[in-house]
Amino acid sequence: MAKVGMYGGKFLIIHQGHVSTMIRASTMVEELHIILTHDEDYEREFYFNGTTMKPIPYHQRLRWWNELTKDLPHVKVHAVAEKQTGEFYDWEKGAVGIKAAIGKEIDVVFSSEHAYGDHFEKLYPSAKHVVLDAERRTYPISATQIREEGAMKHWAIIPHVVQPYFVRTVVVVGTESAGKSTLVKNLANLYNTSYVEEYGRKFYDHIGAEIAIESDFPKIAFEHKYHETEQAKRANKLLFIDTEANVTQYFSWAYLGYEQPVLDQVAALQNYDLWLFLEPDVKWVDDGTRLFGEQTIRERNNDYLKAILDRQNITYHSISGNYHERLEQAIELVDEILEEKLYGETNE
Ligand SMILES: NC(=O)c1ccc[n+]([C@@H]2O[C@H](COP(=O)([O-])OP(=O)(O)OC[C@H]3O[C@@H](n4cnc5c(N)ncnc54)[C@H](O)[C@@H]3O)[C@@H](O)[C@H]2O)c1
Repeated sequence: MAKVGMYGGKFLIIHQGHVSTMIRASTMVEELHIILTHDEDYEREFYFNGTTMKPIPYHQRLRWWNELTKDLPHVKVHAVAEKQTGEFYDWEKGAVGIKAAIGKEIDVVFSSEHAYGDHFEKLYPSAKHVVLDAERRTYPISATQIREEGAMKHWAIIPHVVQPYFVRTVVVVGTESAGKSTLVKNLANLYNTSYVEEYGRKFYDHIGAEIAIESDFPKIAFEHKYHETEQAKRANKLLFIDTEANVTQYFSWAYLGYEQPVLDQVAALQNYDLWLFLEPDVKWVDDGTRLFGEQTIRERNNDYLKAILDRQNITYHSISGNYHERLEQAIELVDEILEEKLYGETNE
């Protein structure tokens, strides 16, 4: 078996074609070095310009390769900076950094392009060029196509560790008994994906307490974030989320009579793709835990929550009417997100 193999690329974005080549190559050498070459200015101009996708930082790509190879200890991942000066890639310059990163003789260079043979013969004269799946039979896709057409259209060939980065998040907010949890579950089932329940409710059910104390609210906000991360891993393009840190802030005010700066700090880290604000114009349902059933109080609370969102410069879509009308309004907005019309592809 050959000793040292190299498999290089920009991996903008990593797709299953790259993963299958990496796995095949990893069975053919004693150690495989994945080289991620990067020049973010060049990539912005020549790879992302004119696409709906935002540039992907190289440390994010490196992290994906780390996750994808975590059970393959003989596969090493390196990032190699390659400052480009013109439109065309300088192979010679690139090879200097690659050889330095690997630090030993390279026996095999893997790619899926016969066309790279001439470069590799010149730059790595003692190495063999092994071309894997040149016809791209396993995954007939290119990263260029994904950048141009968007990740949503090619979801099935986006590796599972990469998918959460592209998941579109839809958060549903509102005061008590505005229909949040029903809408969130309906939307998740309708779009065949995962959702995050309001954690505050579970928190109080779990401890069996009715009295709220100050420290409950940061705990609720933190735990809610954990569930968002976990459910994003299971999401099919979309993740529906019931409440977030501003609603927790509102509940702190409603139950304790004051807000907590830590909840604003959590809220400042949030970056949802779509905010649906449910107006309190459906019947108030007393589920045994709710306190604010009188309509004037519901409206006062509603104004307070909106003021919190305005203060945070959040653009939300107001959803009102009966349950059918609410669902249809939500679907229309979610479809725009899926079609990447509303905000385009936005990432962290
Ligand atoms: N200078 C060097 O010596 C050297 C050597 C190797 C790689 N590189 C870097 O890699 C780049 C060349 O690779 P690229 O631009 O094609 O990178 P890329 O990130 O688009 O692709 C990386 C590799 O995956 C293969 N691939 C793409 N789609 C595939 C699919 N559907 N199925 C199977 N395999 C697939 C590509 O052919 C390539 O071999 C260079 O621009 C450079 O950044 C440099």
